[in-house]
Amino acid sequence: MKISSYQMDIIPGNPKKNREKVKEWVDNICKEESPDVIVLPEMWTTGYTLPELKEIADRDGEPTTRFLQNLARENEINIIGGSFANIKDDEVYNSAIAINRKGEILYRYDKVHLVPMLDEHLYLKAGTHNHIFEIEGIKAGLIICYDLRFPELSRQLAVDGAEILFIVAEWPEARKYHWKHLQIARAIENQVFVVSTNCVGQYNGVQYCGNSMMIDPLGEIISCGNEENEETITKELDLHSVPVIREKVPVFKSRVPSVYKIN
Ligand SMILES: O=C(O)CCC(=O)C(=O)O
Repeated sequence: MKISSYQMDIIPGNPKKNREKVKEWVDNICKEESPDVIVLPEMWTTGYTLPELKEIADRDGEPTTRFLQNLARENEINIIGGSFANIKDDEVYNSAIAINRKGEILYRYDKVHLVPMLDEHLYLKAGTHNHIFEIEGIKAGLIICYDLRFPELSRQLAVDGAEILFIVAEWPEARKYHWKHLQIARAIENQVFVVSTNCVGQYNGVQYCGNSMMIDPLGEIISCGNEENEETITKELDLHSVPVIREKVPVFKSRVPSVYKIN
């Protein structure tokens, strides 16, 4: 599976310009690299302009969903569409989406863990569900940024069969060490490929740290983006290695859930 990740410098508060930017990137990358899957970062239509979201967010997923569906169909490409601010029943959610080559929606997810350090709970409503989906016949999970800190969420996806974990983010420079090492931990403990897409640039005094990564199920970094600039990371992943690795070190067979007391 050839995957291209867009480590984007998001234009704050300007969904139209960001959609134009993404269209240009997708059209070019599809011509140059013909990936099977492309991945966008968290909140890529608006950036983290939390106080403005009620005015500029999508409504019931539109127009961003249709925009991504058209891009998927035109380029015959699967899209992990990052996430975008999305108003449903007058509440703003941080909504992620996955779309196949025919433009069909494979999965929708609203970020479950809101970030106290950003007062997200004042602006956003949390989602309540997360589950696996299939992309090109591969079982996958999709989480958003702060979700990475909760091993239970990724573990549940792996126990349910995920072999690849997509992480879309706007992770700050201030906690870059956590960003890199938690991803490696999630890959090793769950024996999954991790594909993450972070943004770069800064907004409102927060510097984002790039370092979008592709990591194999042994925790080896296959590819890592730079820290400051827009970049496309493209790699071919051999997903057949997952069952082989899980057979050699049979973590899932060795689990003893009856001993674990956390809910
Ligand atoms: O957990 C962190 O340190 C960063 C999380 C974050 O910025 C986010 O979820 O948007």
